[in-house]
Amino acid sequence: MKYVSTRGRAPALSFEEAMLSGLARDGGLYVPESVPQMSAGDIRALHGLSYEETAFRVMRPFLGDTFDDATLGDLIARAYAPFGHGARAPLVQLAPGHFLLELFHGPTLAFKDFAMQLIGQFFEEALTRRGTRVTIVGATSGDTGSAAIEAFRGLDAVDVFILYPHGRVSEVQRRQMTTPDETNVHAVAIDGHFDDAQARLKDMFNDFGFRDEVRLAGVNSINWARVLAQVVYFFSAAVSLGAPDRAVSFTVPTGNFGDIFAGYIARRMGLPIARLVIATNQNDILHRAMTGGDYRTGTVAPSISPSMDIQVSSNFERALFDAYGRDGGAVAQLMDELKTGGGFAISQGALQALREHFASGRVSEEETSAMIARAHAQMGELLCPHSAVGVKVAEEQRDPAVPMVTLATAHPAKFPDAVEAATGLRPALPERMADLFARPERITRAENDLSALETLIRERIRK
Ligand SMILES: Cc1ncc(COP(=O)(O)O)c(C=O)c1O
Ligand SMILES: N[C@@H](CCOP(=O)(O)O)C(=O)O
Repeated sequence: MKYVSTRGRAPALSFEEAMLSGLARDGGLYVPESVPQMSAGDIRALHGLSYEETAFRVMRPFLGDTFDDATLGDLIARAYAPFGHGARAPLVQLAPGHFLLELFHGPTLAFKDFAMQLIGQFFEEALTRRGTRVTIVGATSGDTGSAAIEAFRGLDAVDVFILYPHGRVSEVQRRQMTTPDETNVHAVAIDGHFDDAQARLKDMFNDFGFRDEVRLAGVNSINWARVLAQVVYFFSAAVSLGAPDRAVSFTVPTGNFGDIFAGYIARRMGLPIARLVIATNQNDILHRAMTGGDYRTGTVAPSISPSMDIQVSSNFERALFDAYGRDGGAVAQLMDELKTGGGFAISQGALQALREHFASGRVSEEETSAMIARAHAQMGELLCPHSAVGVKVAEEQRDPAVPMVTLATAHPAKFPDAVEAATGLRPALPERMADLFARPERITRAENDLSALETLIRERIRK
């Protein structure tokens, strides 16, 4: 299995090389050369398996010879052992035919733990084998950063720097990043918003001198391994609702497009997904692109679902690559237009191809709050604001004949202010984190400037 760049001008890599590289050297994102298929029989055989066994079967064909079967099984087992729920990703019923996939039982209470805990294991194994070390730099609007710091803290072969927008993450998210005291992890607050952090990260990858000097690696969903790990729970949920003999739809609260792209890969592998619905908050570039065909960035408006306050949605490039018939040159041109002109028009053919897979909806701030309140009062469910965006769009877009699964991407206690404002109830953190507010914080402030950030990283990495 080889991985190719969405911009067509970087060498094809193995899974391990793509995982350790992050962004391709032509600025593109790695995708598998072809998508492995699972037959109806293969999918039916997942019934009754544990989450870990399902993960093994779904991911195995993508990994080539990176890990042998026994090692892969061990790494998966270690990754999910710290989760606070035996099912790992339990489904609960919200209403007839509408289910919530709870993805917040991992160590940092957001769906990011599913991939990050696993790639923490993958990195450690691969780096130990190679006898080398890397510097991971990540950009976060709150959840990726906390999950990455948790997964990589204390590892000898890795230094981690997480760039987050100062003042634009929840206090719980910030403390999850700033309270670990291991010296290999650094939370760096920069001015601006998430898109600035992600832009600086991509600038670092495109500065080959720096990239090679510090052996830069990435754990945002630009890293294919992140996306792959997230494919698994689409299978586990659909199978528990009757796949392959019954089709299922999914609504995914969306920002950087990684999670819903994982659903798209599941569909391409053969999982019968009827609709994949993109749910955005007021930062609705994806909804505007899907409805009007114009992918154009605007100003990021801070919202009560801050993890989705994103206007440059990284993984959309992967979807465009397929929609443009895997023409890397066409994608490179669109990305140039995005960089120089702030957007591009999607061709009619590509838009039609995208609409074959994705529908979309947008939720305002008022609607998000009202949804949190109604879910609590009428469904007995305390939703985080991101999950509420998903549930609201799912209700609007549901076909009553097809079960709908909405992804609950974070625990309500990560966003207690928004939840309390909507319901009057302040959700408590799980027992294991009860002292989060008493732990000392370690915050680094830095300019939103490439050279300043590179200097800071050079000074702090362990030699
Ligand atoms: C809680 C939460 N929900 C939804 C999202 C959106 O996921 P994605 O960026 O994969 O679209 C994020 C972060 O991206 C998040 O942290
Ligand atoms: N919402 C994310 C933004 C980064 O997304 P990623 O999936 O590309 O890592 C966050 O919480 O940081």
